[in-house]
Amino acid sequence: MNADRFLEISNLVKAYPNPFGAEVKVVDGFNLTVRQGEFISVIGHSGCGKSTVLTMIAGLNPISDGGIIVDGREISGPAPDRSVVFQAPCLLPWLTAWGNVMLGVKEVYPHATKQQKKDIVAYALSAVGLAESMHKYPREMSGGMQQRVGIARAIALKPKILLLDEPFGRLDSLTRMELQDVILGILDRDQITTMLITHDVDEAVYMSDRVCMMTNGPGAHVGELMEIDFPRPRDRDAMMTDDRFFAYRERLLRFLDECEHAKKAKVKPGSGSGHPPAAKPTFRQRMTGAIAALF
Ligand SMILES: Nc1ncnc2c1ncn2[C@@H]1O[C@H](COP(=O)(O)OP(=O)(O)OP(=O)(O)O)[C@@H](O)[C@H]1O
Repeated sequence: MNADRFLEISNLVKAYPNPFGAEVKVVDGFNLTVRQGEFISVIGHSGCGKSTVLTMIAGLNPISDGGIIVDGREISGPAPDRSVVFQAPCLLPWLTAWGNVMLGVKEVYPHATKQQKKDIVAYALSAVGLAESMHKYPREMSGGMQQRVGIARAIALKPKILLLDEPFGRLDSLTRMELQDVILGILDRDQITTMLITHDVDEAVYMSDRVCMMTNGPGAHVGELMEIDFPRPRDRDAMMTDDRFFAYRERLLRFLDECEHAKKAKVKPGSGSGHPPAAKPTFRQRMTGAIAALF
């Protein structure tokens, strides 16, 4: 096993049929290598293919071409060495938090003793801050608590790779920050290699060791990679007042702006400079407006 190439994605292609039956390569030539224990975020415009890449790594979405190697072995389908947290936790409503987490543990550790399984579930639930609420049913929990169960369910399987597909997308900003820190706390302890799909550039910078910027599809691939040079454990207040944070954020926003300009230039070939009309807000302007609206 090579710890520098713990996850290796080579020439990955995903083609989906379009409404006319023709195959469209949504993702094409996607190459990425992730170190063991690294936290990598993937950002890109809506519909570029981020979830497609993540679900292929999870083994839930067949690969059209190329390959994915995890810890030296080519993947060929879903397996507990890769667990996923989606935007919606999808808990079984007739089971408590404990029962929902135990379900996967029983499946993945059939030979563990009863006590070992209980210990795994108790550890996972307390790691996400649910030690006091483990006997609650989903209907008795807030959205944030339900997502904590979703995270506990994923880490209880002791995955080699944790795949997070916009796991905070439905949460309010305070809960979102709490859960970002829950995840970072777990990773500081357990050193799980993690991939996060997000639209939130601040989240990407705050949480990651590296950010992968995906170009627009069709034919989406890795556009740029950016190392985030902040020590762990992360200190939110210190980072948010550090000039480097804003420089990283700026670079991500610039990349997203450039992708948007390129898309518009493609839609309107020969329309001058390829830049959008000044009256239309860019990704950065829309985002700044959205942030301003919070205050
Ligand atoms: N099963 C499918 N069949 C056909 N096309 C699909 C299928 N799944 C996804 N697509 C298309 O592939 C493209 C990439 O989708 P994907 O969900 O991976 O993008 P994304 O970057 O994760 O988007 P978002 O940020 O909005 O979640 C989109 O154009 C989508 O419509």
